[in-house]
Amino acid sequence: MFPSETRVDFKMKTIEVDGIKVRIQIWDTAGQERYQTITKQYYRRAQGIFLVYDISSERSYQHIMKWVSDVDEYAPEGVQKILIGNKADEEQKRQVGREQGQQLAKEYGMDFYETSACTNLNIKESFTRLTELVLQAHRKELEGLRTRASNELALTELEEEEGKPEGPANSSKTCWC
Ligand SMILES: Nc1nc2c(ncn2[C@@H]2O[C@H](COP(=O)(O)OP(=O)(O)OP(=O)(O)O)[C@@H](O)[C@H]2O)c(=O)[nH]1
Repeated sequence: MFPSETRVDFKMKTIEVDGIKVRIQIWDTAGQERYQTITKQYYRRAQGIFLVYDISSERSYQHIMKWVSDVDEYAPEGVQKILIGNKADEEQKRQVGREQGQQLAKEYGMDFYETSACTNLNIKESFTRLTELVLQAHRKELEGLRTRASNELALTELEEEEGKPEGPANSSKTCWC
């Protein structure tokens, strides 16, 4: 539970990705400028981030660039990002074309979905995709660590081996028989 003035909502959800049950923590930070000092602190522990604009608001779309720069500044380096154009059910009020969303996502190297919280359009898909990306990144990081650890182990063994007195020749010197 958070006091209302923190302007951050928190939920837990379990979703299945590649046959694996993954429990995810969802933090919904306030968009307004005046809460930014607080909400930026939540970026630090994020593994995946949705950057969300409203397809019926050109202004919210223009704001995405600022969000991206904040994420680059405050979120961990390997954080996974997806661009979302929400309120896709509001077609008659649309101010941002789907191609504009696609173009922006391409520029930033992100996946892109148009969603609707009202009709559930692409909600599950986008959460599943972001979870997949986070898991992939996590696996890569683990593989990297494993490779580094085994390289270091091999190096230590080699150094120990090189430091040892020579086998048969040496043993003949110390042989008492
Ligand atoms: N038509 C439609 N309305 C939506 C959709 N998603 C949210 N809304 C409405 O948009 C308004 C704002 O929704 P919020 O979830 O408070 O948006 P927010 O970006 O979290 O707002 P802040 O926390 O103030 O930054 C509410 O009235 C919602 O009912 C959607 O997909 N379609």
